[in-house]
Amino acid sequence: MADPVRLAVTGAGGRMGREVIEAAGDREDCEVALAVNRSPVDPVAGVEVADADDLPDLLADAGSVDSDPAVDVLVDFTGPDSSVEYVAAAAEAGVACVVGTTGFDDEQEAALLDAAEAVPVLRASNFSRGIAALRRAVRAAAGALPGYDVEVTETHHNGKVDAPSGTALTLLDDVEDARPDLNERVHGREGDAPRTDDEIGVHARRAGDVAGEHEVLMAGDENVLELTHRAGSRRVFAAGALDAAAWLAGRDAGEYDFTEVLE
Ligand SMILES: NC(=O)C1=CN([C@@H]2O[C@H](COP(=O)(O)OP(=O)(O)OC[C@H]3O[C@@H](n4cnc5c(N)ncnc54)[C@H](OP(=O)(O)O)[C@@H]3O)[C@@H](O)[C@H]2O)C=CC1
Ligand SMILES: O=C(O)C1=N[C@H](C(=O)O)C[C@H](O)C1
Repeated sequence: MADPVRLAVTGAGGRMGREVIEAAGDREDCEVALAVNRSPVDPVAGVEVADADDLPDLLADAGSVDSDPAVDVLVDFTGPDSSVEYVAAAAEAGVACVVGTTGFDDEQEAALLDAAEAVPVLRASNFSRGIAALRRAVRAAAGALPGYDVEVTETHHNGKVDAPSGTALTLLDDVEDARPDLNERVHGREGDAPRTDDEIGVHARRAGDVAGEHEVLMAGDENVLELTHRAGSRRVFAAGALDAAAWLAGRDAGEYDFTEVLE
């Protein structure tokens, strides 16, 4: 068995950061060498959590092969601003990055691309294998159903910040690839709002502790197709992110996609 991939987990006190640290503890192909959080938190699954402000210094030390603990891959589930900052620090230290954070604007996306010139960066709006399968199904179905109306609906827990979800945006891109005529995204409807032929409706629901649900509805005359994915818990995302980290370690600088991990 190869040595475990050594991880730096950012947002260690967040919902996903905690899940990643707990999941890593159950695996042999990776281990958490460093965990940081913006606000102070107690150890997570036995792992001490450092101040995120110290990340650049900690990575600068950890990126060196001689140092202890050394870090191979940073795993980030935080927010767009912090994610860009942390990935830049990782790029500076020569540490690969797995990024699950969503909600980036164009400038932030460009900053992540810059980092990928220095180190391998793998991003995914959703690390579940089910969503990877849903994406393939959506592209095939949208291409096979010309003229059908398409609506995308996502449901998440009441703590989610960004809307629509990163996964919904990815699914919208998939629909548009297969149906370039659907190029007008309409977010919810109110008042007099009849559909036009180029619309894709987008709906974001926030309620309770739903881990993540995505539905793509395609409707023609007397004919409706609904493709739905439901995440039962965040464990599925953590497992996918750790698969990605194990796959990414040691690769050349550049941008990578979760679908490559699954091939
Ligand atoms: N790709 C995927 O498969 C998945 C992606 N996600 C994405 O991951 C991200 C995090 O989700 P989740 O764990 O639920 O969120 P939480 O709110 O539970 O946790 C967010 C974490 O990020 C930190 N953070 C947020 N903003 C900043 C900031 N500006 N500076 C420093 N630290 C910050 C928080 O620190 P503090 O404790 O100090 O507030 C906290 O540790 C979201 O973008 C979400 O969409 C979520 C699930 C799956
Ligand atoms: O914030 C979440 O929880 C999730 N975010 C991701 C997204 O924005 O698509 C993935 C997943 O649905 C959970």
